[in-house]
This record gives sequence, C-alpha cells and structure tokens, in this order.
Amino acid sequence: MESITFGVLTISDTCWQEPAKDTSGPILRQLIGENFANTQVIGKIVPDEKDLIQHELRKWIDREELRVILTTGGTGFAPRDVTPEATRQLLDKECPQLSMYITLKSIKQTQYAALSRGVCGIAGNTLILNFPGSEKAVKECFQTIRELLPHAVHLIGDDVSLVRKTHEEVQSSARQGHICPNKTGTGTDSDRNSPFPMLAVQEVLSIIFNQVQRTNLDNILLEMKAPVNIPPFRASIKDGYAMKSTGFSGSKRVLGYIAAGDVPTSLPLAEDECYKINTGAPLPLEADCVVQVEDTKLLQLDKNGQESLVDIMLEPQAGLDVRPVGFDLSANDRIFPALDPSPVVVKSLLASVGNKLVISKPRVAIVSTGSELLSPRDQLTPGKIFDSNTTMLTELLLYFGFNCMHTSVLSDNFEQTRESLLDLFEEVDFVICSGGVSMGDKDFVKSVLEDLKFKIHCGRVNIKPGKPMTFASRNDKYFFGLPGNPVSAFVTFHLFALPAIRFAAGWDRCKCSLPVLNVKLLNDFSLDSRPEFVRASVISKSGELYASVNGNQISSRLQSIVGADVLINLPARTSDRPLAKANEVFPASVLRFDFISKYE
Ligand SMILES: Nc1nc2c(c(=O)[nH]1)N[C@H]1C(S)=C(S)[C@@H](COP(=O)(O)OP(=O)(O)OC[C@H]3O[C@@H](n4cnc5c(N)ncnc54)[C@H](O)[C@@H]3O)O[C@H]1N2
Ligand code: MOO
Ligand SMILES: [Mg+2]
Repeated sequence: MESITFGVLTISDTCWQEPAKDTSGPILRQLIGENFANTQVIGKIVPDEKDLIQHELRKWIDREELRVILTTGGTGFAPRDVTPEATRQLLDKECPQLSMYITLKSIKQTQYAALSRGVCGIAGNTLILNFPGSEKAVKECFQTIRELLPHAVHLIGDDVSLVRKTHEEVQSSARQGHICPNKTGTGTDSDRNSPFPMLAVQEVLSIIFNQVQRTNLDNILLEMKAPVNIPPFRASIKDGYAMKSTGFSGSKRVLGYIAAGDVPTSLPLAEDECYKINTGAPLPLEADCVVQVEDTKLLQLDKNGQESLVDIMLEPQAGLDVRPVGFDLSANDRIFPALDPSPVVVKSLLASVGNKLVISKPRVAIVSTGSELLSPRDQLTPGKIFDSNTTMLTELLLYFGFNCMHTSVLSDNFEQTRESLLDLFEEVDFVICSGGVSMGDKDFVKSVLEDLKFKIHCGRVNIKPGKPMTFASRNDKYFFGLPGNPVSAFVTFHLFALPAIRFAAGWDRCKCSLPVLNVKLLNDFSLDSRPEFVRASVISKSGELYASVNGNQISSRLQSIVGADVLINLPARTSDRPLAKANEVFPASVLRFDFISKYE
C-alpha cells in the first residue's frame, strides 16, 4: 500500500451552517499532512444528523484506498450529539481499548474528557476514530494515536510484513520521487514503447458509450404530461376586432378594448357589436372570431376619442384568427413529442407549462497538468508557457452548453495529481484533463489513474492530433486524459469528451458526436501515417462546400483553430495514396453552428 488516505469528517450543525467555523477539521488535516508523508486527506462537514453522518461514513468506508476516518464533534452529552451511535452501527469490530487509551490520555489534561463518548472501530478495511469537537481535544487525541496508526492500518490490512516498511515510509518526511511511469529510464528496452494499443476512433467511441451511464432523459421528459392547456383561454391570433361570426360584415359598435393579460369578458355581445382586441388577448365569451384590423375601417370616435364604430370589411368565419383552448398543447398531452435534450428546448418547454423541474447536467472539472504552465495572468518566466488549455476547454464546455464546476492547474507531480483527482471525483462526474499522458518521465496521469483503481479503457488512439488520448473510468466516474498539445486537446475534446458528456446528459447516441457532412478539398493535402483531423474553413461555392486547410497543422499550433469550421476526416497515408487531392470529397466533422466562413 503506497500511501494512506484519510477522511476527516467534521460533525456539527454550526459548522454545517457556517463552514468557516470549522477549525478542528482543518487542524486534523494539517496534522495528518505534517506527520504522514505520502498521504491524501479529504474533508467534509455534516450536521449532527445520524443518517447524514452514516451516509458520508459509508461512502468513505467503501473507498478501497481510504483507510482512516477521523471524526470530530458530536461525541458529548448534548441531545444532538449522535456521532458514537451513528459510528457504532457501521462498525464490524469495535476497538474499546483504543477509545479508552485516548480517554485516559485526555483525562490527564482535563477531567471533562470523561464526558466524551467517542468510539473507535473497524469497518471493512477502514479504521474509524471519534474525536471530540474542540481544537484542543483533536490536537491531543491526534498526538495520542499518531504512533499507533500505521501499525493499526496494516494490521487491519492483515499485512504485518508491511508494518515496518510502512512505518518508515509513513514517518519519513522526505517525499519519495516517483520513477518515470513509463520506466524509460530503467534501461529495459521493453518499456521504450507505450503498452497501450492505438485504437480506432470508432472503437474508442463504442467503448465510451458502453462505459458512460446515460441519464434516462427519455423517461423523465417523454413521460411528462402538460399540467395546463396552451392557450389556457381562447386567444386572439391577430390585432383586430372580436365579434360573432353570425353578425356578418358591416358596421359594428365597439363596446370596449381587450388587451393581452386582461380577464375574458362575459358581457353579452350582439351581432352588430364587437370588441377591439389584441393578439394573445382572451376572446369575450360570446365572440367566436377575430377580424384583423387591416380588414376594417374606423367610422366613428366617441367624445373621449375612443373608437365607437367600425366597418368590418371581411365576412367573419367562426374560429377565424382564434386559438381555441389547448390548441398548441392540451392538458395531459405529452409536453415533449420527441426527445430533444437541448437545454433551449427542455427549459423553454418546461417554462411554457410552468414546470420548475431542473434537469441536472453532468458535473465536469477541467484539469491542466504541466510544471511549465503559468496562468495567462502571470508574468512569463524562463522555461514557462501560458496555460491555454484550461481556458480553451472551459470555453468549449460553455459553447456546447455544459458547465465547468472546477478548474485546477497541477504541476507534474504524482501525489498532487492523485490527491486532486481524488478530491475532484468527490464533487464531479467527469474530469477533463490535459497533458501528461504520453511517454514523458513526468507523464504521471496514467499511473495515477491506475493507482486510483480507474480502468484505463483507452491509452492511445490512432489519430493525429491526439494520439495519447486516454479514457478511464471507475464506477460512474469518468476521466479523459487529453494530450497536452493545445490542438490535440481541442480535437480530442470534440471527438471523445464532448460525446461522452452529451451521452451522460441523456442525448441520443447518434447526436452525441459532431455532425458530419461532405466537403471538397480546396487544395491538395499530403496524408499522414495516422488518420488526421485537419482544421479547415468552409466556403460555399454555388451550393457546394469546399474546405480550405488552416495552415500548419502541427498539434502545438493553436492558430490552426482560427476559422476552423470543420475537422476534415482524412484517411491515413498508404503507399498508393500519399496525397488527398483538390476537389476530392471527404467527410468533415462540424465544429460550430456557424460553419460556413464564406459564400462565393
Ligand atoms: N516519445 C514520444 N513522445 C511523444 C509521443 C510519443 O508517442 N512518443 N506522443 C507525442 C504526441 S502525439 C503528443 S499529442 C504529445 C502529448 O503529450 P502529453 O499528453 O504528455 O502532453 P505534455 O507532454 O504534458 O505536453 C505536450 C505539449 O503541450 C504543451 N502543453 C501542455 N499543457 C498545456 C496547456 N495547458 N496549455 C498550453 N500548452 C500546454 C506542453 O508544454 C508541451 O509542449 O506527446 C508527444 N510526445
Ligand atoms: O497526437 Mo499528437 O497530438 O499528434 O501531437
Ligand atoms: Mg508528455
């Protein structure tokens, strides 16, 4: 076991309401970090609610790599103090001597330690210790058990042989450098090549769609019935005059004016009378048609300057320019005639029937890795570059209607990457990471994934750019390791990450990938040994779509996405076909809604 993961659970109504008041949790996390090198710590705050405490404890107990849980708070005599009761129910084995030891040591400091009811025990392969809530108490309790923890953890893991090794490891303050995950420095030539086969694009996509759990939007949306009629009243379609169609054309007295938003009038209406009415306004109960104002003539104004007599110059027909109740959508009909996950469609249709349902979207985090990265707001320093991937990927998510919940920029460091991913996956479903997935000595991403027990379904794809694209998952958590090269990240986001997120959001599989249409090459283009996704602008010439390649396609040159309307899907070079010729037709993936740059 390379490292011990701790969970620190603050149990307190007050801290739940105001997290800033939680000082004991952070102190414990700090003490763990200071005393145990090579460990990860995650923290959480829950109120003094038994089921919420147990929910969080169960989540952590189930995490294979999480071996120690320290709770602080809720161990006293107060009515809301339920931590021991919540904990005890989850234990496979109680460790009363451990809690007694803690109490005996604490009692030397204060007799009030006798009023703490905290329990210690083992659940699965996790050791759980209840500490009191005060800062002083957690410091004392931590000091009491510090020495015991590594042995206890390995005894639980039933691997006593590791106790000594772990003891040195866990006690040593020196951080252990990780040897190159690709072992290229070990001299054994076997590791001079990637162990991951280069998979075809379609194969990667079918793996993705088989792995990613799709939100069943169909059930949610297609089963929804309209709670109201649209329109809820007989509504005028035009600005004009509401009347009885049996009254024929000719002059009619104007009884009043009905604006949109007015309540329908139930006053009697003779055949030679009418109401002035606006579009969207409710018809008077006795009217059955509307003649638009263009088909009338004003004959008279009353002394207040209001219309009093009009000439209806069109023969009125029953139902003319009237939307009957429920005409657009009647109550109990399905709101969605078909599945369309576009937020514009879903949200506006739900709004139209006053439904407040919020369809949650997949939670996504963006991670950029690379010790060379600087924030675009920093000053450039030697050996560094500005991080453009974080901005690009965040903007791409936004462009496609998804939100980025977290962004983080990590240096090329195994532990830091591991800890960050562990924390992020507590909060999100997808991590879209760039960098550190190829053959480099500090390309830790794949080995971190393995360490976190993620299954790497794809470690390389047979495409250019984007070859080292990595897709991994663990239960319902999904990880995309896009290559660090900005254009590789751009292309692989579109080809793999976006379809996966859309699928998780409930999109139909056929709509998840970018739409593909045929384009004609404007100029010759030499083919690569890998199938290539070339950035190109589209010109519509007499109804035909031509694609003009956007300059040098090297995967580091972000400028190639300028004006990129499509990615031309070019085949790999073969001996008898080294060149894609001008006017040849190729499929192209459409990158944006406005994908025609020029009309000629
Ligand atoms: N020996 C081999 N070397 C490389 C191979 C290979 O097969 N054998 N693959 C090449 C290909 S193809 C690609 S793509 C890159 C991808 O490598 P990584 O995913 O490990 O990316 P990094 O090495 O971290 O960075 C690559 C490149 O991109 C720059 N970068 C990284 N992050 C950002 C960012 N956030 N913003 C802007 N630029 C970024 C980084 O500085 C590097 O220049 O591997 C090839 N190598
Ligand atoms: O796969 Mo890389 O993106 O060609 O450089
Ligand atoms: Mg690299």
